[in-house]
Amino acid sequence: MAAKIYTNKDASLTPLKKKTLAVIGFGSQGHAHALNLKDSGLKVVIGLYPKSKSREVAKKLGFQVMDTAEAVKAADVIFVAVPDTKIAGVYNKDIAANLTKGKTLLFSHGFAVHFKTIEAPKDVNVIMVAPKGPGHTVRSQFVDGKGVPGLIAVHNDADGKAKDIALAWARGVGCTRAGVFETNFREETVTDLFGEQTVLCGGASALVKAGFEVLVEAGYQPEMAYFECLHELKLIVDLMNESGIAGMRFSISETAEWGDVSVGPKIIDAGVKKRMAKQLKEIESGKFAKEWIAEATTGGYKKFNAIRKAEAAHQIEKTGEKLRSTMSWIKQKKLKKGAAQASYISSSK
Ligand SMILES: NC(=O)C1=CN([C@@H]2O[C@H](COP(=O)(O)OP(=O)(O)OC[C@H]3O[C@@H](n4cnc5c(N)ncnc54)[C@H](OP(=O)(O)O)[C@@H]3O)[C@@H](O)[C@H]2O)C=CC1
Ligand SMILES: CC(=O)[C@](C)(O)C(=O)O
Repeated sequence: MAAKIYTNKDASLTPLKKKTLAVIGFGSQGHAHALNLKDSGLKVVIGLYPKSKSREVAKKLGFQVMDTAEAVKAADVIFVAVPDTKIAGVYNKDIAANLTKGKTLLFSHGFAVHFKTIEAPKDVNVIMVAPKGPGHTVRSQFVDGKGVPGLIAVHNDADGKAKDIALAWARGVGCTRAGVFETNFREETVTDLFGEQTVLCGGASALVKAGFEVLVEAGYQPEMAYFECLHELKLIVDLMNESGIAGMRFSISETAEWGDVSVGPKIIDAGVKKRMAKQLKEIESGKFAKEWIAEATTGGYKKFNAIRKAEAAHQIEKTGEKLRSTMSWIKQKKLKKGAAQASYISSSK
């Protein structure tokens, strides 16, 4: 049976109207939810650790900022918008002791609950509102009067109101303007990790870089390779987003369509699908989560930061930066080194 799509007509803000909503963390998702909820007329406070760079950014945007534990104490609904591998530490230090009966704990990804890095008490609601898009897009779509589609899930319904609170939050951040599906923490966690690793971020960036390298190594100009392999990918994916693969094929040339259907399956062949299925098993078994938590805790991000450094030095980045700053097509959003995530959106206004 097709899943029900919840929209604004199914979601009232009433469950949140007289509540205090704490957003712990003010990064990609945190700043977007906080600003959207505030613009929806709801009372939002921000919880951050004392030395956070985001305190000033949040204050400048009109929020009351508290230490994390104080924000949890003051709130009825607590959104844990900190990095997944840090959730357990923040929960044990600042949240658990203040998570009294009747409160609601909210996540926008199921990682910590599904892989049991935290276990919330049975007398609090545990829910998820997961926009299916990056935080900065959750904000920009909301400002444009639109919304990013999202997912809701209820892990624990202590007071019988968990789903109404989730739908109210989904409305407050704009997701029900687009549409919201109900899922569960396992399904959201596994499919989100799979998608971001093998198709979206991981798969797409590997494919783009490979195409760019093949053209540049064959002697073609890097600018040509950038236009062909990265810039135009957005335009093609936009068509798929708007009208499916068939719609994209309707719009491209016959020559491109023949290349698509006759060559594409040789590039992304059965071997790719086999490796995707293997990765899905590693996510489901918890192997990926275990390795990622180790890298982010005992590993001290050493391997991760070395890869980040090499990736930032890739020729495609310099080529792209140059083209984006000269082309009027893509609004150049400067990523300020070391700035808080949320300042990225405020600086790009
Ligand atoms: N990025 C995205 O678009 C998406 C993220 N999610 C989920 O949203 C959640 C948050 O991720 P994301 O927004 O990317 O995170 P970011 O890394 O963008 O931001 C993390 C925020 O948490 C703050 N923080 C770190 N430690 C603490 C602490 N001890 N107490 C309070 N705040 C702290 C950081 O502070 P500081 O600013 O000082 O660094 C920062 O503001 C995760 O569960 C993620 O999986 C879900 C969907 C999409
Ligand atoms: C934007 C999103 O939902 C991702 C890619 O899964 C994430 O940033 O975690």
